[in-house]
Amino acid sequence: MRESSVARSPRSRPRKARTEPLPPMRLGAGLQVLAALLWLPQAALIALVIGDLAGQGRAPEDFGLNAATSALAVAILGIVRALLDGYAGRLCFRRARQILSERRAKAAKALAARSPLDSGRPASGVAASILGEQGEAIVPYLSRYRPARLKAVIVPLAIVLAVFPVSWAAAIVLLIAAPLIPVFMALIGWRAQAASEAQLAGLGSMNGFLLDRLRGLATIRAMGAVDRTAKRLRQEAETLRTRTMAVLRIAFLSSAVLELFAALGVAMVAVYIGFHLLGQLPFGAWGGRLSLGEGLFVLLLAPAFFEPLRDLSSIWHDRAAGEAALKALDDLSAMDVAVLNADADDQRKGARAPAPAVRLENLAFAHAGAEQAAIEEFSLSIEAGEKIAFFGPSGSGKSTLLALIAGLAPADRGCVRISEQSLDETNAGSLRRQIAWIGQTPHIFAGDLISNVTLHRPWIGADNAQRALAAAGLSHILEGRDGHLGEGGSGLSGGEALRVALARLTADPRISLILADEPTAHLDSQTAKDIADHLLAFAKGRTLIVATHDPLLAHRMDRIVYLPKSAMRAVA
Ligand SMILES: Nc1ncnc2c1ncn2[C@@H]1O[C@H](COP(=O)(O)OP(=O)(O)OP(=O)(O)O)[C@@H](O)[C@H]1O
Repeated sequence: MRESSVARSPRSRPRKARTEPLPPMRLGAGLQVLAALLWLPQAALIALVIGDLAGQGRAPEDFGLNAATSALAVAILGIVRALLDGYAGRLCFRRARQILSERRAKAAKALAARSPLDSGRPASGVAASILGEQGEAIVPYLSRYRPARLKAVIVPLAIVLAVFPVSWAAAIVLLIAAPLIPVFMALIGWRAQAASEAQLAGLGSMNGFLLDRLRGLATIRAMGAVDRTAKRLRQEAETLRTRTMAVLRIAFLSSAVLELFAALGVAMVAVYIGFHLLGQLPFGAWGGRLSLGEGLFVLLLAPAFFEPLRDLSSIWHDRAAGEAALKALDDLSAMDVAVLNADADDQRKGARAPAPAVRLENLAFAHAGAEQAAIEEFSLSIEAGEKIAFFGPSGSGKSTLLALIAGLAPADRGCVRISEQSLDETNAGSLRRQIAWIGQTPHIFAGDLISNVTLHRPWIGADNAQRALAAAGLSHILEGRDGHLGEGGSGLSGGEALRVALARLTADPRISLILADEPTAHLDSQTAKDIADHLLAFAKGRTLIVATHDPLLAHRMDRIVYLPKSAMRAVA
């Protein structure tokens, strides 16, 4: 299964992953709450000192403090608060990045393990967009929104409890103003989430569209469809712009509405305290009158009461984007049809195993969602070292059979035996090390020709790759163009791309079973013959199974197994 390996750029160096365990996010959120609560003693001390200076209320001396020690305590509390807040913010951010990395790794692993037969696999552009920029939305959601939510629950409650013994009227004003904020946040939040999901879907679809069209640029030019494609791209970009503006509009609207309610709440408390101190509103202080210090204490706490709610509202749209991104990553991690034993480590050098015998016993397989089985009760015995052709019309199940032999999907019934070992979830990975796959359109990565052959398999050196390229008749490309290839093999003919795929096989000493899916389709007769010659030369001493429509290629094999279009029955 060499072709599916991704060629890394020779210059790219893997970054060292942070693996040390971090304290849980809850600790960071808890420390942020604690930092916010430190404002309570700070406000009390400030109110006490100012009240004392004005000669009203209790003096700091009543609590064993003087003005200087009170000021010092306020400063120390402020420093501790800033340090705690900074440390907790950093902790939450690092933990959020770690969670994002874990989710990304899980989604990437699930994507890599998804069977090529799974037609539900997301388009590469969509998957890249979710793993890349969309995934980033998780970081502000986890590191800012969640701690802010905890703060918005605990801090206002603590402040009301502190204000209540001083003035029940001020506490009631706060309690009346506070619920308006969550109610509006919920109303706006539902709309924001829908808008954010629509925007993420739009972004993914535009990425998919762009990637697809870039891949088919040559065809688009050849068909004279450049203008139409550009128009369609403009439309997609315009739709995305509208959706992005909708998300931003909601975000700004929510902030403005919530600022308004917070400002009204603070103003109401300030008006009450002011008039109370002037003797106009003499109620609300448990039968007495508030001193200047007590009034100041309540006034200092009023903005702090609304602050966590305002913080929460300003990052409210992070919730929508973050939850949509979490869902998108989770969907990416879901797997319908998986490659058998996909986790197995493939990075080991190994000697070539003897050519294996392959036995298919009562194999049955239906593609997900298909009404008819692609393969039904199919049995076949292939001798070690035999060269065999699956020959039949399009849709008769040739490629599906090859995929089942390679363990790219589990059979519904029956079994595949390679060298008498039944292919299953425990051994498919190690058996696949001796299997090579060659298809009709091998993927060529942008980069140099040598890395396109080695595919960064550590056991294949540059010398091996050079020899394999020479054997495949590609030395002239290696020398002529500096060995550099464009994305998707641009600059190579179809026959040359197949030769690169052949070089990938021949450079790997471990291969003893070759599965070739239509290797000569779309080639002219001379190139098809050359490719068949190379394939057969390499297949000496190995087992070769070819799926083909090409009668010339089929007749060069030791045996032809004809697969009729209708569901297959036992053969051979
Ligand atoms: N990923 C898939 N999801 C659903 N159905 C599929 C999928 N791949 C193939 N099929 C269906 O399974 C049947 C067998 O397909 P398969 O590709 O194995 O045939 P084939 O003989 O290799 O055809 P061709 O020669 O055209 O490549 C066809 O009816 C096809 O439509």
